[in-house]
Amino acid sequence: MGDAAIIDGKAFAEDLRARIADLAARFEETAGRKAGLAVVLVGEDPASQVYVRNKGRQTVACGMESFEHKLPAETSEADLLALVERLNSDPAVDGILVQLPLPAHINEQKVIATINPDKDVDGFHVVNVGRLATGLPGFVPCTPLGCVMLLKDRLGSLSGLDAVVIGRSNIVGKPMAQLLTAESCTVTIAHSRTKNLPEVVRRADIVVAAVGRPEMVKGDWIKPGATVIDVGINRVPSAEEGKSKLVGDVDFASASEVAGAITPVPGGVGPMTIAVLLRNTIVAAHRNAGIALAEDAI
Ligand SMILES: NC(=O)C1=CN([C@@H]2O[C@H](COP(=O)(O)OP(=O)(O)OC[C@H]3O[C@@H](n4cnc5c(N)ncnc54)[C@H](OP(=O)(O)O)[C@@H]3O)[C@@H](O)[C@H]2O)C=CC1
Ligand SMILES: Nc1nc(=O)c2c([nH]1)NC[C@@H]1CN(c3ccc(C(=O)N[C@@H](CCC(=O)O)C(=O)O)cc3)C=[N+]21
Repeated sequence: MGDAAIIDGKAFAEDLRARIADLAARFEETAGRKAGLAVVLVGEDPASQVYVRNKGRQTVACGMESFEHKLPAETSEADLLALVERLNSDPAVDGILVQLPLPAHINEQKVIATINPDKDVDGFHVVNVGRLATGLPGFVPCTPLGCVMLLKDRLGSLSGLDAVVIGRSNIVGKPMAQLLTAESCTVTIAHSRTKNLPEVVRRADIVVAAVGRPEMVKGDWIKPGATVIDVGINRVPSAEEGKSKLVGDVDFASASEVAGAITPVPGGVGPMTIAVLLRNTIVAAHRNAGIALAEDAI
């Protein structure tokens, strides 16, 4: 068959960015300044450098200001915390993102805890985690929010659907499960200790794979017609000598034979993550400047 609909995250993200650009232009008129996003990168990891460059470019393309801080890998924790404090009190900075993972000598939790929760556009601060868990307004992690946007666009209401989230990390799996619960799905969280994972996944109307294992989820794990969201970004050697390619956590070839709809890698969840980051930033700018923004504006 091979007839699953391909969920075009890249196109959806482009559309979202156009709406963000409108809001950003209106914000600038009202506030007399641009909305601003600060991105902090510690170290020279090439993949992280690509993401940070893409984020900066798209921030500017949406009419917002981008402040990039690239620090050497040997930067001390104290120096990084001092930079975060400086960004917290800088009125031109509405959102702060510290690219993870950080070098091993830096305590990530301590860094995240230092970010002002009202500038925490990643939604990683415990205050925002608590707000999400409690159903209060706050910042929601970009990747899971992007996944829910794609799901609602595809399925309309998610109410009553069986969802299986594979992965329980703080940045993807856990917030994903929270959001799906808030959408009234019946949610199962699977992880490395889950027994009979293929059987568990086969019950799902919605499968979200956030594992970090290339092409682990096979087509015969998927209930026919299910919607499959592949969060995985794995760089693997390609057939061409000396080259590499990106694959997801789902075996796209076999899963797209069975699923009703599926996100590709690349071009699925990844572009949504960056678009939602910009969305969170323009929301932060309005809140920080005391300018009203309708709940459903974006
Ligand atoms: N598209 C995007 O924008 C983004 C993509 N990613 C990608 O998403 C993937 C997941 O990221 P992240 O959540 O940070 O990863 P983590 O490594 O933090 O978490 C992986 C999760 O998968 C579980 N797991 C590992 N092996 C298995 C297995 N064999 N069977 C079932 N569960 C397993 C782990 O279980 P346990 O807890 O038991 O160890 C853990 O909960 C990665 O490929 C990452 O690159 C991440 C962020 C953004
Ligand atoms: N504080 C913090 N916040 C993050 O949101 C964060 C982070 N740290 N650390 C790393 C992960 C990973 N991540 C991605 C963002 C975009 C793509 C993306 O745009 N991917 C493209 C492909 C890009 C390529 O070709 O390499 C796609 O899937 O089409 C992927 C992954 C955000 N992360």
